[in-house]
Amino acid sequence: KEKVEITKEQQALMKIITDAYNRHQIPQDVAKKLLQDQYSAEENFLLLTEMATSQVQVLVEFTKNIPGFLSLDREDQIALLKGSAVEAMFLRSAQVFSRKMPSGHTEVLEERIRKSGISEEFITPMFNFYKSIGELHMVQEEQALLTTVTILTPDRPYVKDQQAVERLQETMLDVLRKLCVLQHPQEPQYFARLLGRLTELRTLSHYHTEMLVSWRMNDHKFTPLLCEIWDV
Ligand SMILES: O=C(c1ccccc1)c1ccc(-c2nc3ccccc3n2[C@H](C(=O)NC2CCCCC2)C2CCCCC2)cc1
Repeated sequence: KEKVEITKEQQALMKIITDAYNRHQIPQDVAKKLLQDQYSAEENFLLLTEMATSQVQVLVEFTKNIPGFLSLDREDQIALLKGSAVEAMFLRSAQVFSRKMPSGHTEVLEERIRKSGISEEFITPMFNFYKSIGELHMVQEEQALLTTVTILTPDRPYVKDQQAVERLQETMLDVLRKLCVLQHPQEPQYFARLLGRLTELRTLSHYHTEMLVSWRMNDHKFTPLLCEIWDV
């Protein structure tokens, strides 16, 4: 049985990424707002676009802390951000949803999201994803590294130097794999389950345009940044 060991430099890498991930949290907590009041579809959509806009700004700041990211070709940096923004948003939403809350709060939050205005057909796959993330009980280092691995996906549209991105992603995957083995010794297939979530995430994000335009309301307004990122 090979002894899995995280090296000193991998430890340092993980600390940089986890600290950055925790530092760049969304300012005000959307879950708290949702638990306070019931909003109309229009108000909810506005809340979503505000939260998502600030999350994209937070994502850009976070990527600056990924060792090696700023050494990539600048256009490739943009392509990676654009290509991963929706997935990162769903990953963060899943983590918000799976957070430990006082009993009954998760049920209220789920109800508020189900009734928020998002169209029925997307509710099930979205919650299936949220619950599959919740079941993993990821530690914050795993959450930070999973978001980093998602950002560093080489085959995003318009990425020119895919090898350079692949090398960076490999570095992060190696740390994540070791972390999973050390954090979940009873579950040798945990790392594979974690990567399986990224496939589910990509599928969910594939329908993001339909999800947005099908919100049960007319005249969906987006910020300029979201028009860029969400292709709407
Ligand atoms: O339709 C959606 C969509 C959006 C963009 C692209 C494709 C689909 C679409 C629909 C719900 C959620 C979504 N799932 C959530 C899980 C837990 C908590 C909030 C959640 N949200 C929304 C949200 O604010 N998310 C934040 C979370 C922090 C990071 C930025 C995003 C609110 C918005 C107010 C109404 C209720 C849900 C997230 C997304």
